[in-house]
Amino acid sequence: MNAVQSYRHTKIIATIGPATDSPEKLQAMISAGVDMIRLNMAHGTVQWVEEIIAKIRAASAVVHREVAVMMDVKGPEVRTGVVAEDIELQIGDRLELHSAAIDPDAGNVIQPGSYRVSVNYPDLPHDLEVGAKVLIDSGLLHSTVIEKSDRMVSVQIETPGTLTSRRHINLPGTLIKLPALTKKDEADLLAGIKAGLDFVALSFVRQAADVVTLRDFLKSHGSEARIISKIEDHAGVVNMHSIIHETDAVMVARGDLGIEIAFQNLPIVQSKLIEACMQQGKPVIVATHLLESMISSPMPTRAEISDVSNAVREQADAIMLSGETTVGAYPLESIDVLKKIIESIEPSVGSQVNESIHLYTPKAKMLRSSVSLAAELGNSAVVVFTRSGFLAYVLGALRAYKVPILAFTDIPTTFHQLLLPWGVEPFLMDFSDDPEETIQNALQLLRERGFVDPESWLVVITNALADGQIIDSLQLRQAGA
Ligand SMILES: Nc1ncnc2c1ncn2[C@@H]1O[C@H](COP(=O)(O)OP(=O)(O)O)[C@@H](O)[C@H]1O
Ligand SMILES: C=C(OP(=O)(O)O)C(=O)O
Repeated sequence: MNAVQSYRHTKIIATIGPATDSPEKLQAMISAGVDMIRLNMAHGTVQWVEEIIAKIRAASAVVHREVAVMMDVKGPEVRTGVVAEDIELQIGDRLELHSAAIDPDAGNVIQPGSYRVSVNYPDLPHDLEVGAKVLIDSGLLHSTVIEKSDRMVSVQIETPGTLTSRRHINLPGTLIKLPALTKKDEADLLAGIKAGLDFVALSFVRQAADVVTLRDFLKSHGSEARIISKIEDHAGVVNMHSIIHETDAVMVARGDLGIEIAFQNLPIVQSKLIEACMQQGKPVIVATHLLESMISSPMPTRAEISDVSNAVREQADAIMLSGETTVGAYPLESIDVLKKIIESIEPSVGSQVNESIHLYTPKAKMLRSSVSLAAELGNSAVVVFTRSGFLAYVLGALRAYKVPILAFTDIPTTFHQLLLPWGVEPFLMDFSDDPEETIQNALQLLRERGFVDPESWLVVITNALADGQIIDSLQLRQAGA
């Protein structure tokens, strides 16, 4: 079987953490087929960023396989403050959430059944109404606002649990006014830009303007990084179309999304986000809890196998591991499980090209013809030359099964950014002024790397010289020996 026939279209993203940040583990993960590595800045520091990106690039050089680097900035997160001792909360207990620091002498216990804790968001009492839901500790502790004053919100506890320090608070249905980028985010980003990140994932994107804020920040610091908008609350879902228009890619961040919206709606929202991204030709990542049980077990549950299969059938561009590869006991096994499921499921998905995508320019419309032609020929691939990456992103969005998109670029950042879209295999190569010489160099590289055999058909999207003028052309060639 040649490379065209055994091609994996769905990309794999792995978050890095203590279980995987050694040079050996990084090399093993990259060799195992991870396409992108995510740095979760909810846990990382500025010093770590520089160190880890250098380690990733060094590991790539050892195993001769490149990966993209995504920095997932922490974003506007609301958290409880420090508690002197764990608080055991019972149903009916009252908890005061103070927007100012708590006097350590006063402590967290007011009287049995009544407690207080600070929160890191000064405007909390203004944004929350009596009757609003407050979920503490990533959705574990449910409560409802019963009273509020200028500097404090009082909630009644509805599910028992232990409150420890610095727990994540979700406010389903409440629009919080925290800025899209915090001071920590900006400091992390500056370190990431310096170290050469390829993508920035922005947490809790609520509106298109949040993406613009990040884009302006990146541009003003000379970064070409692409933006992945994490959709993880109700506002993000409501504004999905305008956010997708503004962003470069989307992440269905199911960890928080599953808390912020009714859990039974999560599969519907996932499908809608994937469909909306495919219409606008933007890559989409399905993230979190894909193989959660593999944090401590070498085998996935049957339900997890179905969940991963569903994301592959829905044609997500990429699927992402979090806890499985940060703290899990089986990071490499988790990657292997994803690969096996992708390889089994992809051939079973219908070979209909994405008809819903809106293509505006004549050149973009030509791309649909190129993948249809390649699909009809069989043992075929599309070869494209791209500098901005745009053409290859559209080709990926067309979702042509068994048609590898072999994308050549002469720009290192574009090369890394082409590792995300579905079905795209990027190559970094110098371009010559003579279009034919560039094509010949590309074919030579494909033959050397075993991506084509002499009989493979290649549909080449390229500049051509016609009567001294450069024109766009679509050419049919055989790979040759
Ligand atoms: N055969 C070729 N040899 C050299 N450069 C090429 C060839 N075909 C296309 N290119 C270059 O690739 C790039 C494609 O750019 P463009 O059509 O704007 O798409 P994109 O926006 O994806 O970069 C252009 O810079 C073009 O000059
Ligand atoms: C990816 C997610 O974000 P984080 O891991 O930052 O909570 C998520 O919520 O699914």
